[in-house]
Amino acid sequence: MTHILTFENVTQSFGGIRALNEVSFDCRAGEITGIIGPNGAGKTTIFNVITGAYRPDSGAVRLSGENQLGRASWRIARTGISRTFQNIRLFPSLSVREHILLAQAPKLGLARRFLPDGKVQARADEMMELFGIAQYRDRVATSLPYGVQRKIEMARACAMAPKLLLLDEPVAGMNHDEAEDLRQTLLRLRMGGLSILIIEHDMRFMMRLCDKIHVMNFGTRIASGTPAQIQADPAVIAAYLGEEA
Ligand SMILES: Nc1ncnc2c1ncn2[C@@H]1O[C@H](COP(=O)(O)OP(=O)(O)OP(=O)(O)O)[C@@H](O)[C@H]1O
Repeated sequence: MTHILTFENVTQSFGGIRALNEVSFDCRAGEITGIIGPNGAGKTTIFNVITGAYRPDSGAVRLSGENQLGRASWRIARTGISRTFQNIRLFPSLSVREHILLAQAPKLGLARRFLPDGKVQARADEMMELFGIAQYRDRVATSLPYGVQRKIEMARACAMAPKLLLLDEPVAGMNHDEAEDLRQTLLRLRMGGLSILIIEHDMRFMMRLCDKIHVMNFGTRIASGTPAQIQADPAVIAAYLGEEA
């Protein structure tokens, strides 16, 4: 199976802190890959390196084999990576539908030539249906409940038709039913061929969603495997119990 993303020996320092210490892992195309680990382990830093927000000290980040390091964030986004953030980032006065239409704006130059406006609208409708937010389409996004706002962010990220979707703690603030709905939606996206890389603290959710999980602790990858392998790994158990492996 081909790798959509390869993260190779990446080191990222902030002054004296090594947020990532020669971290390597990969994501297979068409799979859901998870990243877990205690607070401060380096998970969000990985997303910031992938999206070009941080420039690491060393290493490489390949998307479909091509090194993205040193490229501007907007260029990396155009190669097919979109993300959501830990803290919700929505515009205060835009409706749900406007958020999702706006997400497609970078492609509209091309769209005018061979993607009719109807297609842009149709994609927005499709994403709102998929994430179960169509009934809120004309409401101001920031006026809606927290769980709905999270879904708007994900629908917006998917509207860009990415090759790889990065989700940073999407379940935070969701109740059990909302989380289960989201899990089903992500599995549907996977069936449609989308590759997903997800950071999440909710272990039950991750164990029932991911094909493969990488475990971080203190800036180092300490384990990788299927959910069953990870759950049985002594180094992972020790990291979560706060003991020495
Ligand atoms: N821009 C930055 N400047 C300084 N230090 C940073 C910066 N970004 C991250 N760090 C540090 O790098 C380390 C890893 O942070 P990171 O946010 O990647 O952890 P995390 O695993 O995502 O944690 P959490 O689960 O709490 O979100 C932490 O010590 C953090 O303080």
